[in-house]
Amino acid sequence: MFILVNLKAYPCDPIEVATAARDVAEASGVRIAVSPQAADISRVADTGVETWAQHVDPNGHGSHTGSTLAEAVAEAGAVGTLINHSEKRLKLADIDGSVQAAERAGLETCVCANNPAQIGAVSALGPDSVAVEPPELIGGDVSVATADPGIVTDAVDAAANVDEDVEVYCGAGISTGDDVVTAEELGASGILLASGVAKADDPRAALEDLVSGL
Ligand SMILES: O=C[C@H](O)COP(=O)(O)O
Repeated sequence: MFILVNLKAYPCDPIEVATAARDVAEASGVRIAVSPQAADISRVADTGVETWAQHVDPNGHGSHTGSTLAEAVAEAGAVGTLINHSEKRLKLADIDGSVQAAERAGLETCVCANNPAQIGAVSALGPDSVAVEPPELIGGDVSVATADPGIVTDAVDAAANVDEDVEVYCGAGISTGDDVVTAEELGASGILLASGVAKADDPRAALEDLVSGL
């Protein structure tokens, strides 16, 4: 299982989380990555943890004020990027453009979607992975794997029907090792989570719990 920790814009210490994630990944052998604010990518990557961007725009270099360049986040140390997160929705053409921009920059891609139908659609764009996240469960206390297991299994089927090479992650409300194991049993090969770590009093303990059943 891959555990991708999105720090969103939470007021946590990205270096504290990154250092803990690096240590827990090394001790457990579980792949863990941290996705900080774009401005923090360089110093998070310097900790040695696998580092992802939260978003990249479809455009390349040029007159695009305020854009987040795939090339720039890669240069800063990111090795992957989220695209179309529920809190950073894009038009379909821009999802396609962002996937292509990320691939040109050598970034691994994970495209987020609300439901299995959207998972099928975005899988056709050729990302490395997709993540299904019901918006109503994001930031809550109930794991998607418990509240709506069918959405995970249907997302796995929807992606496989389009491209069997696309990995399927799930997210929303995941915070414990039991949640991770349940998601794995449903067919997910990774977890996308945020508040369970970024808002935890002890992010290191939260990460240790997440990998405890793997
Ligand atoms: O990117 C992470 C997801 O939106 C899940 O967030 P959450 O773990 O706070 O529910």
